[in-house]
Amino acid sequence: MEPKLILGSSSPRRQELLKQVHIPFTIRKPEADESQITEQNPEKKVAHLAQFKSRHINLLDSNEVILSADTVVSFQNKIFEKPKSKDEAYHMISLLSGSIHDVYSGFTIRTNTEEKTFVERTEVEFWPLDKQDIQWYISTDDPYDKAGAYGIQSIGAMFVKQIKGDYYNVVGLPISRVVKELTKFGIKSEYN
Ligand SMILES: Cc1cn([C@H]2C[C@H](O)[C@@H](COP(=O)(O)OP(=O)(O)OP(=O)(O)O)O2)c(=O)[nH]c1=O
Repeated sequence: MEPKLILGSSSPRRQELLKQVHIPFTIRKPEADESQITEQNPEKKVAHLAQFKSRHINLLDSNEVILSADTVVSFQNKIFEKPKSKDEAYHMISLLSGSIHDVYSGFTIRTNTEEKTFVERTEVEFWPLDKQDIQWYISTDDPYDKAGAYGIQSIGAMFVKQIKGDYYNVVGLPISRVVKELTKFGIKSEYN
């Protein structure tokens, strides 16, 4: 039986990135209480969360390959996940203003015989930002479903001075590395 990719994620960005490289998949969302993972090290946190999401998705067939992921922003030993309020979004963006922070994405690939987890880091530098710019930004919908309260691929692009590392890792999935690793599980782009 041909291996079949199951994306264990409700993130529209992760779905878009797989479509971008023409890898066919179906979606199966994890039912998991992520607050159970209290890890404070960002690298370990995204690895544990990607693993945790993966293990909360049922494998229904022996040819299924599950891909799950997690993304956090890390700045001065603090981890920023999705902001729960306007105040929290304001706070996150003002801390990131004028500085360099890290974005970590972890992803897990799991079958019924194997499980592997990978972590990728990208450095992002923000321009110094005006209070008014931050205030206007948090009044849009952009920050609230994104780690660190910004979207590099959307309005948040205007904050970004430069990045070092994989852009797609910031958007939620280091897609070229994901493709490389999926190939080892027999999952390929439709064009291969
Ligand atoms: C920093 C940053 C994050 N993000 C997103 C990627 C992730 O979707 C999100 C972090 O939340 P996650 O918990 O990693 O993912 P999710 O809840 O959206 O989806 P699921 O758990 O079902 O896979 O932040 C951007 O889209 N752009 C950015 O610039």
